[in-house]
Amino acid sequence: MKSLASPPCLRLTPTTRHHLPSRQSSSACYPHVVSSVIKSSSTLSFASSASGFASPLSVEKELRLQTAAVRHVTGSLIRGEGLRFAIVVARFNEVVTKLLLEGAIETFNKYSVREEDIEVIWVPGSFEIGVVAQNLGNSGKFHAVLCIGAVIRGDTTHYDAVANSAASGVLSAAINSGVPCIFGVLTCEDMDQALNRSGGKAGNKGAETALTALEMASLFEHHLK
Ligand SMILES: Nc1c(NC[C@H](O)[C@H](O)[C@H](O)CO)[nH]c(=O)[nH]c1=O
Ligand SMILES: CC(=O)[C@@H](O)COP(=O)(O)O
Repeated sequence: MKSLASPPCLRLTPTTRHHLPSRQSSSACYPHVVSSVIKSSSTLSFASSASGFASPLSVEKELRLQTAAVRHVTGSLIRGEGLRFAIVVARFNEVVTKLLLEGAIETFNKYSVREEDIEVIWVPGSFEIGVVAQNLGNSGKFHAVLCIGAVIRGDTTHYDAVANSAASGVLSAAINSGVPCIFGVLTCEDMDQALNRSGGKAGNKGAETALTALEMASLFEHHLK
């Protein structure tokens, strides 16, 4: 699974006033809109972690984003309480998917998601994830659906069919249900690569998936309703 690239740098022009409507406090309505005024020209770049993700917290802290009337809205990682998540996990390559699941649940615990707000649904393989994710999205019970699987290349082209179907299945589920469905399916050349990404040298992609789910759930729940 490739890391997301950071967005390109943006250059802000200096501004001394901000123009939000006066009856609207930017921080009250949009907790992520920081109301400090940038007094000198500065270059914005999104802070990246080793994995390539810029966390919403680091972006907020580093950038103090505010130009004239431009609002910047992101989901929050610190408002996890009350958000409900489904996790669809493929049993195929279970040795890997169990570790990804553990990473996801540990991360939810760290970010104050209650255990009773997490439901885990097992499916045979990654190919089956999409239809179940869409069903869960449509149920109205969850703020986001995490999709966890591990597709590992064999001798034939079967790998491509399963990997591509899993990706498009998860995307369709999100678009059709309107609920964020997060892609936590590893697509690896071999078992070594998969283990490195499920708690080994390259971190735990299940944990990263949980953070993405949290941010997207918060974005929808706190800003886009
Ligand atoms: N080879 C992998 C599979 N294959 C199974 C399919 O996902 C599916 O269950 C089957 O074709 C029946 O529809 N699944 C994985 O998750 N990972 C693989 O490496
Ligand atoms: C990705 C897979 O489904 C894999 O198990 C298939 O292996 P093969 O291509 O050797 O049949």
